[in-house]
Amino acid sequence: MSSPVFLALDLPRLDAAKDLATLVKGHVGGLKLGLEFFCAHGHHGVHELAQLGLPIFLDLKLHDIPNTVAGAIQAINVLQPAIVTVHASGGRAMMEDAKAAATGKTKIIAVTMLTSLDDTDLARTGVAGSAHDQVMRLAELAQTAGIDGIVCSGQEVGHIHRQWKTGLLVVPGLRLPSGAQGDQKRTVTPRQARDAGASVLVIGRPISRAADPLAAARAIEATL
Ligand SMILES: O=C(O)c1cc(=O)[nH]c(=O)n1[C@@H]1O[C@H](COP(=O)(O)O)[C@@H](O)[C@H]1O
Repeated sequence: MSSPVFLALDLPRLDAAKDLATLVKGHVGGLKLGLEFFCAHGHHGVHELAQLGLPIFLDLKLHDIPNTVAGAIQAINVLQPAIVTVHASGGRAMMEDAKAAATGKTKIIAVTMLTSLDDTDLARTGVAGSAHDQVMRLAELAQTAGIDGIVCSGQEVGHIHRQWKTGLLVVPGLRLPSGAQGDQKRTVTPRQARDAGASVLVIGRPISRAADPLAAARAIEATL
């Protein structure tokens, strides 16, 4: 079975991203290309990384009116990514239209509440209640919209897994106990997320910023 780990390539340089992916490709199951990568390297960059033969997760976190998001999905269909993200807070119609616009095997998943936010941050955006409740509300909305899954933290994934068995449950914000938190607030270890039912584990800096990225990827793999 292939690894549930998708390596987040949040690196500004294409050659550095390719080198890192080539180095650790035997220890991860896919590559996640996000806003930093796509804004810098666009379709060309995706083609380059796709040559390594791993599934591509295009993390664009689209959030706009339904017509615009559907148009963006149509524009990237040619890349045939395995996964594309939209924001669940864009609403049900937006998620429905994103799903309808995707072709082939591309799965559309919705980011619920970013793992860099906690209850206090949520209150500052004007939303009452806990992060947990907000994630549950948005996960239910995503499920109702008929999309393929959601992104949430490892603190909520167990609860969602019990309610949405077939959903693709993507968990970022993963840290080993000894690792730096950085800007992430709702964190768990990769093993905790997997045990709670995560389908995909997104891991970036614990590998990309490690002194020895290959050793870090192997060490994370050994915990799973
Ligand atoms: O959609 C995502 O992948 C995502 C959602 C979220 O809530 N939190 C989050 O960190 N991510 C992404 O997951 C990756 C986490 O990176 P590290 O914190 O370096 O492991 C980054 O590429 C983020 O863009």
